[in-house]
Amino acid sequence: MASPLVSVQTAGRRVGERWVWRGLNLDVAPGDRLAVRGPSGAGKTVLLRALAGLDALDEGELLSEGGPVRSLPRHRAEVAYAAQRPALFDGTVEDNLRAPFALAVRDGQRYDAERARALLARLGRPADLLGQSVDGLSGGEAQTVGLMRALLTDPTVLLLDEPTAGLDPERAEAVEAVIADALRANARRAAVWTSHDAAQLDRVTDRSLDL
Ligand SMILES: Nc1ncnc2c1ncn2[C@@H]1O[C@H](COP(=O)(O)OP(=O)(O)OP(=O)(O)O)[C@@H](O)[C@H]1O
Repeated sequence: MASPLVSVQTAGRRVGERWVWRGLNLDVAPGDRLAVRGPSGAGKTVLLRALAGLDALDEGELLSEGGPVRSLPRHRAEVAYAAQRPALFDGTVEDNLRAPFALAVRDGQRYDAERARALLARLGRPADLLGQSVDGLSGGEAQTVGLMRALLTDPTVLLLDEPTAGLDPERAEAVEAVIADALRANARRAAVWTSHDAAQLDRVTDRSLDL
């Protein structure tokens, strides 16, 4: 069997004295479509951030391709976290989309402006958004930029934190379609979703982890 792309073993994350979750085992396999379900505060975001290597586990191990993570920058380049409220740095939208390609781990990958424009259009946003400062973005626009930033880097694992929350139905449908395309483009690519829309999770995933 192929190695899981990313795993946690006997993993725990603590906030202060309280364990958010503990003793957690999860393998994300090539081609996986996984829903992470649980009530608000169950630790879904905390888990996605841990899988992306953005926050360290307090207990247990994060694995990449079945082995220890040797390089966090490399791991993060393969396992992309698309946040509901992404951290964007001062500058334009395009500056933010371009930034990941400046990292040494992405040597050989180039920012594709045409692809960014096409993606933006598919997501129902005007082309001039690229030149706008991130300062004035609405929550939904910022979320779109975060998703685009993740998709344009062609990660192996897409961690999608409520990717359509707060979007109108038309844009939400466009987001689902764009993600479906990204998964079709690479059979190994896996997606891990959180959503408060149970019908959406039923539609786009085929197995669940309950927190
Ligand atoms: N940086 C932090 N500082 C303090 N507490 C935190 C931090 N990050 C997460 N928590 C706490 O950890 C718990 C899990 O949070 P998390 O955001 O992962 O939940 P969630 O399942 O994604 O919830 P929701 O469905 O509301 O988005 C919550 O009790 C939250 O308050």
